[in-house]
Amino acid sequence: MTAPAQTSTAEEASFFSWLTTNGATISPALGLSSFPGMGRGAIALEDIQPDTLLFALPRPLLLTTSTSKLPSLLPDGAFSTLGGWTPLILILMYESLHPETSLWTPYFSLLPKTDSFHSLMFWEAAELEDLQGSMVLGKVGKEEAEEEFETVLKPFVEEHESALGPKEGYTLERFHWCGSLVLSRSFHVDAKEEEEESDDEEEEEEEKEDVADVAMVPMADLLNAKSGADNARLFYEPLTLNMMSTSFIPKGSQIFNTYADPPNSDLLRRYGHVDDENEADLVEIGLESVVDLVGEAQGLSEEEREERAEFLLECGVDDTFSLDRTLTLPTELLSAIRTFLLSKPDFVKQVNKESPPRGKLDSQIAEWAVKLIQKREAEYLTSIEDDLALLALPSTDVPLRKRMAVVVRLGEKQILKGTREKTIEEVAAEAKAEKDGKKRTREEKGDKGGKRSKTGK
Ligand SMILES: C[S@@+](CC[C@H](N)C(=O)[O-])C[C@H]1O[C@@H](n2cnc3c(N)ncnc32)[C@H](O)[C@@H]1O
Repeated sequence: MTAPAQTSTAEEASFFSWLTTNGATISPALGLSSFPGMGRGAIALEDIQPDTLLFALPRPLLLTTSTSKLPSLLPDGAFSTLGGWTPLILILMYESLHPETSLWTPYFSLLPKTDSFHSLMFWEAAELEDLQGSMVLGKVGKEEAEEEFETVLKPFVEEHESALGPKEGYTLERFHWCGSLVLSRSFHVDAKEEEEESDDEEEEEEEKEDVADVAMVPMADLLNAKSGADNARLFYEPLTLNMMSTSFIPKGSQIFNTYADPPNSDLLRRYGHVDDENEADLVEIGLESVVDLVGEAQGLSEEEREERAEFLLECGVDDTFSLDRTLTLPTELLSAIRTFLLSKPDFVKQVNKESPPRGKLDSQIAEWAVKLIQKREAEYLTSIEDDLALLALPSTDVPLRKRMAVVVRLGEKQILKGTREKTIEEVAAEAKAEKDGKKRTREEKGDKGGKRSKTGK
């Protein structure tokens, strides 16, 4: 491979030259380009066959808590007192504040600035109101991030100013910028694994993830993502990370690395964009809603409701249930509803079995599921029709963030409505089948029931 000439700006050219000087190889068939509404991305300059190496990055080019020299500049043990994502965020803050000495300066020069982020962390309260009803509003984490900044990062920087440089540079704005870069561009790079686990990890994995395994991967994080359009994938080799094409990519097409398929609410929260057609879309119902609606209607005291919810959580049931585009009620939700319908003695029996009741749909459970869905639907401020009308307007008439919020809440409401209607249909069909079955059984037995006895024939 030769040094490519497929860059269009001076910064991109110096970034590519930095990569190759540091041992990376880049296919001449790959270029960078600007894509409307997506920022920068990678483009095929020639037809690319499947299984082609697009670029290979030596591991020392990755920016991680072990490749940055910052931990070694701090007193022994100091860096390891930091927890969660903060160590990597601090590394990014430090490296970006030391452009003269940082190895990654050409990388930082290509990263988007705060004003181009649309992830939920950067939305104003009035903009967030457009997402009313979506449970994503409880996951933005802005207050927690700001508390971490005030109570952990600021004192740490003050204590170690001699190693970190002037504390004035470590602003809340830079903290949010670096935190959002990690959220939207980092990769899970576990040296022990061959397979890619990427920045689109499930929320719960995100919480559990060891920050030592998280890396900023220059070049790989320039690829955009699109549901259903994946044509490249990152492979982990002992010495390099290799981006390979996974299908034929015609000249002029964008190269996408779609790591997993988050629902639109999570795409918006982490990456600041949505997919108009997202097969992985979903809507959540919290266990809290089951507790409040079913528990209360069953006349359970607050302690009893708490006890049943605790029991479910201890059995490994999640505190939220996801409804997806299959429009099928999750069995865990059915099981949770049943738990709150159990009589007190039956609940005790269930506790002794140490497992929740079976999540089987019957007419009683369905009735409660429909009520729960209706309760969730009522939490949105607009109707499906309102949202469809907004999306039908020319895109110039609706601000981008509002439009994305509408796509999120519309997708969620459509799943709720579809699941509600499908549940009602299924239960009606089952009741009819049961009735017909009984009728057939009676007919098979030669019993024509009341009618015959009525006519006396
Ligand atoms: C891994 S980076 C990709 C490179 C990025 N476009 C850039 O200019 O540096 C992920 C970010 O790219 C943008 N992006 C990726 N895929 C997109 C899409 N399908 N639609 C809109 N924006 C997208 C979002 O801003 C997202 O946070």
